[in-house]
Amino acid sequence: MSNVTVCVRFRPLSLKEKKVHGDSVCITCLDRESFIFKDEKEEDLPFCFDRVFYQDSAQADVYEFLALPIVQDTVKAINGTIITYGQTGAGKTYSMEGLGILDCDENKKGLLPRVVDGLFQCINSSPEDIKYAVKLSMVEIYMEKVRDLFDLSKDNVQIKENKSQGIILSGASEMPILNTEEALKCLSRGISNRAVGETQMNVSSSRSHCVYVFSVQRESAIDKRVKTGKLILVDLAGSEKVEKTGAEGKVLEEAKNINKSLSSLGNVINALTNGRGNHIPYRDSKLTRILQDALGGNSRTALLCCCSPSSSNASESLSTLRFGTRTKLIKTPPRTNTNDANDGKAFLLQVGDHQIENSSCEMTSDDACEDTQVTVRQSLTDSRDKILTKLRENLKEDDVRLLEELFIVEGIFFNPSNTEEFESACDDIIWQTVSALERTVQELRDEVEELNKENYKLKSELAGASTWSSTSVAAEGKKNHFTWAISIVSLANSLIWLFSMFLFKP
Ligand SMILES: Nc1ncnc2c1ncn2[C@@H]1O[C@H](COP(=O)(O)OP(=O)(O)OP(=O)(O)O)[C@@H](O)[C@H]1O
Repeated sequence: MSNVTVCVRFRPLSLKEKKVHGDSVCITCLDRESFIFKDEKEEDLPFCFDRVFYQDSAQADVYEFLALPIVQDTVKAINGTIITYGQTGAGKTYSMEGLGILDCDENKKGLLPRVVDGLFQCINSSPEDIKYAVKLSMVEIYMEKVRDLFDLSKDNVQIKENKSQGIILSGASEMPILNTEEALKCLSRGISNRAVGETQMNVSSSRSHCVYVFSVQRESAIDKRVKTGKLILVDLAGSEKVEKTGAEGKVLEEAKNINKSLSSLGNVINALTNGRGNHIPYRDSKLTRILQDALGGNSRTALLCCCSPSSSNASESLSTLRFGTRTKLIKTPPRTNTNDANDGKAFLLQVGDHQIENSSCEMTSDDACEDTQVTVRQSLTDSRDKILTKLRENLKEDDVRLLEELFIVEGIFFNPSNTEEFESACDDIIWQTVSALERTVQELRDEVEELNKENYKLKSELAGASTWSSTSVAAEGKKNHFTWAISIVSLANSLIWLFSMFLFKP
């Protein structure tokens, strides 16, 4: 099953569409998941998604189906991402913001104010021994630069990767928010700053991608464990074709930039779904880098493909629907985040447990990363050389060279002269491996925790039991299960330690 929920929303026909093309629409509804789309050549194409919201759909329905489950998970420290995609004027901002953030008619409220409400409702209904802290960041990606919408002087925010938190907007303002009202005021401020920036730069909002990041930190009063769930909402720039808009000069440059980042998004989705397990080009654009966690795992993601129902926009709508269909094929399970406070080095040490400290490993995390990159680079080069040698036995040198170029284009080989690409590939491999190991350990830890609780319960039952002998047989069984699980965790920790020693040996 895909971990990306893909929905389509058709807005009502606009006055302009009605005036020029009458009531002609390109969709025939079949049910709430499927419809027939008539393309420009009048061909009927069937489409099926997780949910289709037709012209008369309510904002509340979109929120409840698409966003609410993600909001509930964010509070449990599972990352979530909600993206609106579509051509300019297709209804992305209407779906995301509604008709305004403050003082909006209840029925017209978009995803953002509902998400804020949902977050605080979940938090307020959580057990009292869990304390929460919510923060909000807002940035805009315009012409491959990330601008802080709470501090316009920060106009080139860097995107970094932290081993425990994943992708982060380094140095971007984080506004602490205590309740729904504060959150809405902050959102409204960020949105009006977007307008100020637009006037300063003579830009229209549909030319930039807007990213909202809610970070929800929860701390248990019992075991003091801290977990953080990150909820990212992205209102993408319009995806229309450059030729159709007749853009020139600066507008053309902007359109090319938008197309570049949206096509990078398409490339990432293609790489994730082509089943070859090759290098995923997250670093090709700021947008794909920010969405790396959302698309490559560690997030529950929902995509809302916004379309015009008008036959006059059939070509743009079809390309939006195809994008949605492709995205549906992504399969990467999300996971719960833990030990938020650890930085990269702490994480590496923790993976290997105390054994790494005992082995007097004094590398900094940067040294470790560099060493790991060298090891991975060497192993990639070795396999590449082996394949090329094998090909040379049977083919002419020219054919081998052509194949090598093809392999580089297809992402099967990495171009050794392109250091950035090579390093990015190494980073991806390391990150994926470490994430997989971390996931396994976490699952085992959870299992041990469960068994611990059961064991404790059984012990109490035993203490109070009058028929001691029959209960003790059951308890003995559980105890064996518990001991067995502890052994597996130790084994997994040892394997991770061995793996770390292999990768990070000085
Ligand atoms: N589901 C809907 N119901 C009623 N009106 C809608 C709906 N969707 C969009 N609209 C209206 O259509 C117009 C265009 O919508 P919107 O601004 O959301 O498009 P957009 O995709 O965000 O465009 P851009 O890429 O330029 O930001 C707006 O006037 C909006 O109010």
